[in-house]
Amino acid sequence: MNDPLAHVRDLFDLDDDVVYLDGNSLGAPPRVVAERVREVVREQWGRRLIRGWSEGWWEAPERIGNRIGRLLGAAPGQVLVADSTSVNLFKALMAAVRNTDRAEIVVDAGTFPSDGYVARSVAELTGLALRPAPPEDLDLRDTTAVVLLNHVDYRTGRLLDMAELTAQAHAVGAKVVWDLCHSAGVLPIELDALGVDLAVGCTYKFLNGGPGSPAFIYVPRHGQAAFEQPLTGWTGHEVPFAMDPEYRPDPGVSRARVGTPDIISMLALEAALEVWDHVDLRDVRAKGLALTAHFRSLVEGLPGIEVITPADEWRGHQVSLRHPDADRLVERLAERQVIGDHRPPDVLRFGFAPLYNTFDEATRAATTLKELL
Ligand SMILES: Cc1ncc(COP(=O)(O)O)c(C=O)c1O
Ligand SMILES: Nc1c(O)cccc1C(=O)C[C@H](N)C(=O)O
Repeated sequence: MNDPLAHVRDLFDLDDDVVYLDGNSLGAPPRVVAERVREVVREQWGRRLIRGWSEGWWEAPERIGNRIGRLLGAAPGQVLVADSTSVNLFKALMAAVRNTDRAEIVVDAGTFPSDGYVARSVAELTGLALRPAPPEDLDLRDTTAVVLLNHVDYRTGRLLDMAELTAQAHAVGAKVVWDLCHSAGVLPIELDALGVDLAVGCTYKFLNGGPGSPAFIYVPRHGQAAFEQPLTGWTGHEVPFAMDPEYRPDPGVSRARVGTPDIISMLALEAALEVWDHVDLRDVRAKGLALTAHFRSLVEGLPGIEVITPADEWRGHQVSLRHPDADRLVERLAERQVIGDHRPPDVLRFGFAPLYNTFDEATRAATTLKELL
Protein backbone atom coordinates (compact mmCIF):
# COMPACT_ATOMS: atom_id res chain seq x y z
CA MET A 1 0.00 0.00 0.00
CA ASN A 2 1.26 3.49 -0.82
CA ASP A 3 2.67 5.06 2.34
CA PRO A 4 3.80 8.70 2.10
CA LEU A 5 5.17 8.48 5.66
CA ALA A 6 7.21 5.29 5.25
CA HIS A 7 10.48 7.22 5.69
CA VAL A 8 9.39 8.57 9.10
CA ARG A 9 9.52 5.16 10.82
CA ASP A 10 13.32 5.29 10.61
CA LEU A 11 13.25 8.30 12.92
CA PHE A 12 11.96 5.99 15.70
CA ASP A 13 13.81 3.50 17.85
CA LEU A 14 11.62 0.43 17.33
CA ASP A 15 12.08 -3.29 17.52
CA ASP A 16 10.95 -4.79 14.19
CA ASP A 17 9.94 -8.07 15.89
CA VAL A 18 7.31 -6.29 17.94
CA VAL A 19 4.04 -5.05 16.47
CA TYR A 20 3.44 -2.06 18.70
CA LEU A 21 -0.19 -0.94 18.57
CA ASP A 22 -0.36 0.95 21.84
CA GLY A 23 0.93 4.34 20.73
CA ASN A 24 -2.44 5.75 21.80
CA SER A 25 -1.38 5.01 25.38
CA LEU A 26 2.38 5.54 25.22
CA GLY A 27 4.04 6.64 21.98
CA ALA A 28 7.35 5.15 20.82
CA PRO A 29 10.64 7.05 21.26
CA PRO A 30 12.00 9.08 18.38
CA ARG A 31 15.72 8.29 18.10
CA VAL A 32 16.74 11.88 18.71
CA VAL A 33 15.38 11.79 22.28
CA ALA A 34 18.02 9.55 23.89
CA GLU A 35 20.86 11.71 22.63
CA ARG A 36 19.09 14.93 23.63
CA VAL A 37 18.41 13.74 27.18
CA ARG A 38 22.06 12.78 27.49
CA GLU A 39 23.06 16.23 26.29
CA VAL A 40 20.62 17.94 28.66
CA VAL A 41 21.93 16.01 31.65
CA ARG A 42 25.62 16.10 30.81
CA GLU A 43 26.06 19.48 29.16
CA GLN A 44 23.17 21.68 30.22
CA TRP A 45 22.62 20.51 33.80
CA GLY A 46 26.14 19.16 34.23
CA ARG A 47 28.16 22.08 32.91
CA ARG A 48 25.79 25.04 33.08
CA LEU A 49 24.13 24.17 36.42
CA ILE A 50 21.79 26.93 37.68
CA ARG A 51 22.68 29.07 34.64
CA GLY A 52 20.49 26.74 32.57
CA TRP A 53 17.39 28.59 33.76
CA SER A 54 18.40 31.70 31.87
CA GLU A 55 19.70 29.71 28.89
CA GLY A 56 16.43 28.28 27.63
CA TRP A 57 14.93 26.33 30.54
CA TRP A 58 12.65 28.99 31.99
CA GLU A 59 10.79 29.67 28.73
CA ALA A 60 10.58 25.98 27.72
CA PRO A 61 6.87 25.63 28.67
CA GLU A 62 5.87 28.48 26.35
CA ARG A 63 8.39 27.63 23.61
CA ILE A 64 7.32 24.00 23.41
CA GLY A 65 3.69 25.06 23.80
CA ASN A 66 4.03 27.12 20.61
CA ARG A 67 5.40 24.09 18.82
CA ILE A 68 2.42 21.98 19.90
CA GLY A 69 0.12 24.89 19.04
CA ARG A 70 1.13 24.47 15.40
CA LEU A 71 -0.47 21.01 15.49
CA LEU A 72 -3.64 22.36 17.10
CA GLY A 73 -4.37 25.38 14.92
CA ALA A 74 -3.33 27.72 17.73
CA ALA A 75 -1.30 30.86 17.05
CA PRO A 76 1.76 31.42 19.29
CA GLY A 77 1.29 32.54 22.89
CA GLN A 78 -1.73 30.39 23.68
CA VAL A 79 -0.47 26.90 24.52
CA LEU A 80 1.56 26.10 27.61
CA VAL A 81 3.26 22.81 28.47
CA ALA A 82 2.89 21.97 32.15
CA ASP A 83 1.74 19.44 34.72
CA SER A 84 -0.52 16.52 33.82
CA THR A 85 -3.74 16.56 31.80
CA SER A 86 -5.74 15.98 34.98
CA VAL A 87 -4.16 19.00 36.70
CA ASN A 88 -4.65 21.19 33.62
CA LEU A 89 -8.25 20.10 33.46
CA PHE A 90 -8.75 21.21 37.04
CA LYS A 91 -7.28 24.62 36.21
CA ALA A 92 -9.41 24.91 33.06
CA LEU A 93 -12.71 23.87 34.64
CA MET A 94 -12.23 25.98 37.76
CA ALA A 95 -11.35 29.01 35.62
CA ALA A 96 -14.34 28.34 33.35
CA VAL A 97 -16.87 28.39 36.19
CA ARG A 98 -15.34 31.12 38.35
CA ASN A 99 -17.85 33.94 38.84
CA THR A 100 -20.54 32.14 36.84
CA ASP A 101 -24.17 32.55 37.79
CA ARG A 102 -24.99 29.32 35.94
CA ALA A 103 -25.90 26.08 37.62
CA GLU A 104 -24.31 23.10 35.88
CA ILE A 105 -21.24 21.49 34.37
CA VAL A 106 -21.92 18.99 31.57
CA VAL A 107 -19.49 16.19 30.79
CA ASP A 108 -19.70 13.63 28.01
CA ALA A 109 -21.06 10.43 29.46
CA GLY A 110 -18.25 8.18 28.15
CA THR A 111 -15.49 10.44 29.44
CA PHE A 112 -12.07 9.21 30.47
CA PRO A 113 -12.42 8.60 34.24
CA SER A 114 -9.91 11.25 35.33
CA ASP A 115 -11.91 13.94 33.53
CA GLY A 116 -15.10 12.76 35.21
CA TYR A 117 -13.44 12.69 38.63
CA VAL A 118 -11.99 16.19 38.21
CA ALA A 119 -15.31 17.55 36.93
CA ARG A 120 -17.03 16.02 39.98
CA SER A 121 -14.52 17.63 42.29
CA VAL A 122 -14.91 21.03 40.59
CA ALA A 123 -18.70 20.72 40.91
CA GLU A 124 -18.39 19.91 44.62
CA LEU A 125 -15.96 22.75 45.26
CA THR A 126 -18.07 25.33 43.46
CA GLY A 127 -21.58 24.14 44.30
CA LEU A 128 -22.53 23.54 40.66
CA ALA A 129 -24.30 20.37 39.52
CA LEU A 130 -22.52 17.84 37.33
CA ARG A 131 -24.57 16.30 34.54
CA PRO A 132 -23.14 13.51 32.36
CA ALA A 133 -24.79 13.53 28.91
CA PRO A 134 -24.29 11.62 25.65
CA PRO A 135 -22.53 13.81 23.06
CA GLU A 136 -25.34 13.25 20.55
CA ASP A 137 -27.82 14.76 22.99
CA LEU A 138 -26.04 17.17 25.32
CA ASP A 139 -29.24 19.11 25.93
CA LEU A 140 -27.33 22.30 26.75
CA ARG A 141 -29.32 25.07 28.41
CA ASP A 142 -28.93 28.65 29.51
CA THR A 143 -28.05 27.22 32.92
CA THR A 144 -25.01 25.33 31.53
CA ALA A 145 -21.76 27.01 32.53
CA VAL A 146 -19.32 24.72 30.77
CA VAL A 147 -19.24 21.47 28.84
CA LEU A 148 -16.24 19.15 28.95
CA LEU A 149 -15.80 16.89 25.91
CA ASN A 150 -13.28 14.24 24.89
CA HIS A 151 -12.45 14.86 21.23
CA VAL A 152 -11.76 11.15 20.64
CA ASP A 153 -13.37 8.66 23.02
CA TYR A 154 -10.58 6.65 24.66
CA ARG A 155 -12.65 3.48 24.67
CA THR A 156 -14.50 3.43 21.34
CA GLY A 157 -12.30 5.73 19.27
CA ARG A 158 -15.29 7.84 18.24
CA LEU A 159 -14.34 11.35 17.07
CA LEU A 160 -16.67 14.20 18.02
CA ASP A 161 -17.50 17.11 15.72
CA MET A 162 -15.58 19.93 17.40
CA ALA A 163 -17.07 22.63 15.18
CA GLU A 164 -20.65 21.55 15.75
CA LEU A 165 -20.39 20.95 19.50
CA THR A 166 -18.42 24.13 20.16
CA ALA A 167 -21.14 26.05 18.29
CA GLN A 168 -23.84 24.26 20.32
CA ALA A 169 -22.21 25.33 23.59
CA HIS A 170 -21.75 28.91 22.41
CA ALA A 171 -25.36 29.10 21.21
CA VAL A 172 -26.52 28.85 24.84
CA GLY A 173 -23.70 31.04 26.16
CA ALA A 174 -21.78 28.09 27.68
CA LYS A 175 -18.03 27.53 27.48
CA VAL A 176 -16.45 24.40 26.10
CA VAL A 177 -13.33 22.59 27.28
CA TRP A 178 -11.91 19.97 24.91
CA ASP A 179 -9.72 17.05 26.01
CA LEU A 180 -7.40 16.40 23.06
CA CYS A 181 -5.42 13.49 24.55
CA HIS A 182 -6.39 11.09 21.76
CA SER A 183 -6.49 13.58 18.89
CA ALA A 184 -3.42 15.78 19.27
CA GLY A 185 -0.99 14.72 16.57
CA VAL A 186 -3.60 12.54 14.90
CA LEU A 187 -5.63 14.93 12.80
CA PRO A 188 -5.74 18.61 11.87
CA ILE A 189 -7.38 20.64 14.67
CA GLU A 190 -8.46 24.30 14.38
CA LEU A 191 -8.76 25.62 17.94
CA ASP A 192 -8.43 29.32 17.03
CA ALA A 193 -10.71 29.17 14.00
CA LEU A 194 -13.45 27.38 15.96
CA GLY A 195 -13.27 29.78 18.90
CA VAL A 196 -12.66 26.99 21.42
CA ASP A 197 -12.64 28.38 24.98
CA LEU A 198 -10.10 26.04 26.57
CA ALA A 199 -8.39 22.75 25.74
CA VAL A 200 -6.03 20.30 27.42
CA GLY A 201 -4.19 17.20 26.32
CA CYS A 202 -1.28 14.90 27.01
CA THR A 203 1.96 14.55 25.07
CA TYR A 204 2.94 10.94 25.79
CA LYS A 205 0.55 9.34 23.29
CA PHE A 206 0.68 10.34 19.62
CA LEU A 207 3.13 13.19 20.35
CA ASN A 208 5.67 10.64 21.65
CA GLY A 209 6.94 12.76 24.55
CA GLY A 210 7.77 9.76 26.74
CA PRO A 211 6.25 8.22 29.87
CA GLY A 212 4.72 10.94 32.03
CA SER A 213 5.84 13.75 29.73
CA PRO A 214 4.15 17.04 30.65
CA ALA A 215 0.72 17.87 29.30
CA PHE A 216 -0.51 21.05 27.58
CA ILE A 217 -3.23 23.61 28.09
CA TYR A 218 -4.67 26.02 25.50
CA VAL A 219 -5.92 29.39 26.69
CA PRO A 220 -6.85 31.59 23.72
CA ARG A 221 -5.57 35.13 23.79
CA HIS A 222 -9.03 36.66 24.10
CA GLY A 223 -9.75 34.52 27.18
CA GLN A 224 -6.46 35.01 28.98
CA ALA A 225 -7.38 38.06 31.08
CA ALA A 226 -10.39 36.18 32.48
CA PHE A 227 -8.48 32.92 32.99
CA GLU A 228 -8.22 32.91 36.76
CA GLN A 229 -6.98 29.46 37.60
CA PRO A 230 -6.95 28.16 41.16
CA LEU A 231 -3.36 26.87 41.43
CA THR A 232 -1.67 30.22 41.89
CA GLY A 233 1.94 29.11 42.10
CA TRP A 234 4.88 31.46 41.91
CA THR A 235 5.87 30.61 38.32
CA GLY A 236 2.48 31.89 37.05
CA HIS A 237 3.19 35.28 38.66
CA GLU A 238 3.78 38.24 36.37
CA VAL A 239 7.26 38.70 37.86
CA PRO A 240 8.18 35.40 39.52
CA PHE A 241 11.58 36.50 40.73
CA ALA A 242 10.18 39.61 42.42
CA MET A 243 9.08 37.16 45.15
CA ASP A 244 6.08 39.40 45.68
CA PRO A 245 3.89 38.44 48.66
CA GLU A 246 0.80 39.31 46.57
CA TYR A 247 -0.14 37.06 43.64
CA ARG A 248 -0.45 38.95 40.36
CA PRO A 249 -0.96 36.60 37.40
CA ASP A 250 1.10 36.88 34.24
CA PRO A 251 -1.01 38.68 31.61
CA GLY A 252 -0.56 35.88 29.04
CA VAL A 253 -0.74 32.09 28.85
CA SER A 254 2.03 31.82 31.47
CA ARG A 255 -0.64 32.43 34.10
CA ALA A 256 -1.47 28.74 33.61
CA ARG A 257 1.93 27.86 35.12
CA VAL A 258 2.08 26.61 38.70
CA GLY A 259 5.47 25.39 39.94
CA THR A 260 8.92 24.66 38.55
CA PRO A 261 8.75 22.93 35.16
CA ASP A 262 10.12 19.39 34.80
CA ILE A 263 12.97 20.33 32.49
CA ILE A 264 14.37 16.92 31.62
CA SER A 265 10.97 15.57 30.55
CA MET A 266 10.14 18.81 28.87
CA LEU A 267 13.30 18.89 26.77
CA ALA A 268 12.84 15.23 25.88
CA LEU A 269 9.40 16.20 24.58
CA GLU A 270 10.88 19.10 22.64
CA ALA A 271 13.26 16.71 20.91
CA ALA A 272 10.44 14.25 20.18
CA LEU A 273 8.42 17.01 18.50
CA GLU A 274 11.14 17.45 15.89
CA VAL A 275 9.72 14.50 13.93
CA TRP A 276 6.76 16.74 13.11
CA ASP A 277 9.11 18.89 11.03
CA HIS A 278 9.17 16.03 8.53
CA VAL A 279 5.44 15.45 8.13
CA ASP A 280 2.20 17.09 7.10
CA LEU A 281 -0.75 16.43 9.45
CA ARG A 282 -3.00 15.81 6.46
CA ASP A 283 -0.77 12.87 5.46
CA VAL A 284 -0.86 11.64 9.07
CA ARG A 285 -4.64 11.73 9.08
CA ALA A 286 -4.95 10.06 5.68
CA LYS A 287 -2.58 7.26 6.71
CA GLY A 288 -4.32 6.82 10.08
CA LEU A 289 -7.66 6.36 8.37
CA ALA A 290 -6.15 3.95 5.83
CA LEU A 291 -4.33 1.87 8.49
CA THR A 292 -7.41 1.56 10.69
CA ALA A 293 -9.64 0.75 7.68
CA HIS A 294 -7.18 -1.95 6.61
CA PHE A 295 -7.07 -3.53 10.08
CA ARG A 296 -10.81 -3.28 10.42
CA SER A 297 -11.38 -5.07 7.12
CA LEU A 298 -9.26 -7.97 8.38
CA VAL A 299 -10.89 -8.40 11.80
CA GLU A 300 -14.52 -7.74 10.96
CA GLY A 301 -16.47 -10.98 11.07
CA LEU A 302 -13.91 -12.87 13.17
CA PRO A 303 -15.71 -15.18 15.64
CA GLY A 304 -17.00 -13.38 18.73
CA ILE A 305 -15.59 -10.02 17.62
CA GLU A 306 -17.65 -6.84 17.46
CA VAL A 307 -15.95 -3.71 16.11
CA ILE A 308 -17.11 -0.74 18.20
CA THR A 309 -15.10 2.00 16.50
CA PRO A 310 -17.21 3.96 13.98
CA ALA A 311 -16.67 2.85 10.39
CA ASP A 312 -17.08 6.36 8.97
CA GLU A 313 -14.51 9.15 9.27
CA TRP A 314 -15.74 10.13 12.75
CA ARG A 315 -13.04 8.10 14.38
CA GLY A 316 -9.52 8.59 15.69
CA HIS A 317 -6.59 6.28 15.01
CA GLN A 318 -7.56 3.27 17.04
CA VAL A 319 -9.73 0.25 16.40
CA SER A 320 -11.60 -1.07 19.42
CA LEU A 321 -13.03 -4.55 19.44
CA ARG A 322 -15.39 -6.11 21.90
CA HIS A 323 -14.90 -9.75 22.89
CA PRO A 324 -15.88 -11.54 26.13
CA ASP A 325 -12.28 -12.75 26.54
CA ALA A 326 -10.66 -9.38 25.75
CA ASP A 327 -8.32 -9.47 28.73
CA ARG A 328 -6.86 -12.89 27.94
CA LEU A 329 -6.66 -12.19 24.22
CA VAL A 330 -4.57 -9.07 24.84
CA GLU A 331 -2.21 -11.11 27.02
CA ARG A 332 -1.87 -13.85 24.44
CA LEU A 333 -1.30 -11.35 21.66
CA ALA A 334 1.50 -9.80 23.72
CA GLU A 335 3.09 -13.27 24.11
CA ARG A 336 3.21 -13.27 20.31
CA GLN A 337 4.75 -9.80 20.21
CA VAL A 338 1.58 -7.96 19.23
CA ILE A 339 0.97 -5.20 21.76
CA GLY A 340 -2.45 -3.66 22.14
CA ASP A 341 -4.34 -3.06 25.36
CA HIS A 342 -7.46 -4.02 27.25
CA ARG A 343 -10.03 -1.65 28.73
CA PRO A 344 -12.58 -3.18 31.08
CA PRO A 345 -14.77 -4.99 30.84
CA ASP A 346 -14.41 -6.42 27.35
CA VAL A 347 -12.63 -4.03 24.98
CA LEU A 348 -9.42 -4.71 23.05
CA ARG A 349 -7.81 -1.51 21.75
CA PHE A 350 -5.37 -1.26 18.89
CA GLY A 351 -3.84 2.16 18.36
CA PHE A 352 -2.27 3.02 15.02
CA ALA A 353 0.43 5.68 15.02
CA PRO A 354 0.81 6.75 11.38
CA LEU A 355 4.34 8.03 11.96
CA TYR A 356 5.70 4.56 12.61
CA ASN A 357 3.06 1.83 12.19
CA THR A 358 2.94 0.02 8.85
CA PHE A 359 0.24 -1.73 6.86
CA ASP A 360 2.24 -4.91 7.23
CA GLU A 361 2.03 -4.58 11.03
CA ALA A 362 -1.75 -4.17 10.80
CA THR A 363 -1.89 -7.38 8.77
CA ARG A 364 0.38 -9.24 11.23
CA ALA A 365 -1.76 -8.14 14.19
CA ALA A 366 -5.01 -9.18 12.50
CA THR A 367 -3.56 -12.53 11.42
CA THR A 368 -2.30 -13.26 14.94
CA LEU A 369 -5.69 -12.38 16.41
CA LYS A 370 -7.39 -14.64 13.90
CA GLU A 371 -5.08 -17.54 14.85
CA LEU A 372 -5.81 -17.05 18.54
CA LEU A 373 -9.55 -16.99 17.99
C1 LIG B 1 -8.75 11.32 27.45
C2 LIG B 1 -7.79 11.35 28.59
N1 LIG B 1 -7.86 12.35 29.48
C3 LIG B 1 -7.01 12.40 30.52
C4 LIG B 1 -6.04 11.45 30.71
C5 LIG B 1 -5.18 11.55 31.93
O1 LIG B 1 -4.02 12.19 31.67
P1 LIG B 1 -2.94 12.48 32.80
O2 LIG B 1 -2.50 11.16 33.31
O3 LIG B 1 -1.88 13.25 32.05
O4 LIG B 1 -3.55 13.31 33.84
C6 LIG B 1 -5.90 10.39 29.78
C7 LIG B 1 -4.88 9.33 29.87
O5 LIG B 1 -4.37 8.92 30.84
C8 LIG B 1 -6.82 10.35 28.71
O6 LIG B 1 -6.77 9.35 27.82
N1 LIG C 1 -1.10 7.47 31.31
C1 LIG C 1 -1.02 6.11 31.37
C2 LIG C 1 -0.14 5.50 32.28
O1 LIG C 1 0.60 6.31 33.08
C3 LIG C 1 -0.04 4.12 32.34
C4 LIG C 1 -0.80 3.35 31.50
C5 LIG C 1 -1.69 3.92 30.60
C6 LIG C 1 -1.80 5.30 30.57
C7 LIG C 1 -2.77 5.95 29.68
O2 LIG C 1 -2.45 6.95 29.12
C8 LIG C 1 -4.10 5.38 29.53
C9 LIG C 1 -4.81 6.10 28.45
N2 LIG C 1 -5.09 7.47 28.75
C10 LIG C 1 -6.07 5.45 27.93
O3 LIG C 1 -6.59 5.94 26.96
O4 LIG C 1 -6.53 4.46 28.44
